[in-house]
Amino acid sequence: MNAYSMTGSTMDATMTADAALSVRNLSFFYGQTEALKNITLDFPKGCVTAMIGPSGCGKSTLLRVFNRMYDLYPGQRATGEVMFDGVNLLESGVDLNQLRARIGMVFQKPTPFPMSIYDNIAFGVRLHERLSRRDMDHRVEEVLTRVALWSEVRDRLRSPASGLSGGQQQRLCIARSIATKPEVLLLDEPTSALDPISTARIEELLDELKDHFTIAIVTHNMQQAARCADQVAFFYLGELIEMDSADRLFTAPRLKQTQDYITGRFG
Ligand SMILES: Nc1ncnc2c1ncn2[C@@H]1O[C@H](COP(=O)(O)OP(=O)(O)OP(=O)(O)O)[C@@H](O)[C@H]1O
Repeated sequence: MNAYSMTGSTMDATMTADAALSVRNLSFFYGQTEALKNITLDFPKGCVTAMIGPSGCGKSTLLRVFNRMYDLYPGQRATGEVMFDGVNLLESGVDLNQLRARIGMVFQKPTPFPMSIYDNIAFGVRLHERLSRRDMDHRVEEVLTRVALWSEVRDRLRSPASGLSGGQQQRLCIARSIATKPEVLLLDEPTSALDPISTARIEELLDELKDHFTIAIVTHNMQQAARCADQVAFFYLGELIEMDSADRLFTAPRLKQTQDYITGRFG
């Protein structure tokens, strides 16, 4: 299905057939500052791709490009191509509401809406689908079950989400993102504000979610990238330095810069 209203885009001949997102020659500018420099990489369907690199290298910027978050800020612009379902999502005709339903985002700090647990899930769904009360109840139960939160909250669905622990709030935010049935899930350091037990639960969750979604995760935690990711992209100063399977990148990186970063010699 192509849910976009689009003008004049074509499929890139070099795009990998099974890529959910295919980035070609992407550059990104905050005013005069070039935060991403000519990035080309694919995010294969059903895989977890981790973005690693020192602070300020452009990891979060890349995620923000994928759901056109930068559109809200004058002076920020992207050039190049990000192909998604046959469409360059950087083009001006893209329906941003549709795009953000199809490419969900979870932030570093849990950001539940100031409403009940139930409504945190239902809110986004109502923007895109007309569901009966019964179907909405099912959707809420389905996604809360999928993030392993249902048994903890089933008796307090009408209570404010702010009453949940940080780890529960983050699982709720993931549930909220997947409730609109996106194809791609973007996670920006989703466990950096969480304790080790909540972190482990989210990592287990990623493993289960990747059967259903394509996942792009930014993390500063090398162990997390090694544990969760199928492929890892190392960025430095806005450039994609090296990308490989998680196994190879962490055990036999090709470049010295990557080696230095993963062994903690800089960054
Ligand atoms: N709103 C902004 N205005 C101007 N420059 C910005 C803005 N946001 C980010 N930058 C710059 O863009 C570059 C990339 O930032 P980005 O946040 O993408 O890096 P990052 O790798 O995600 O860093 P971190 O790991 O610290 O979150 C940095 O040089 C940063 O200072």
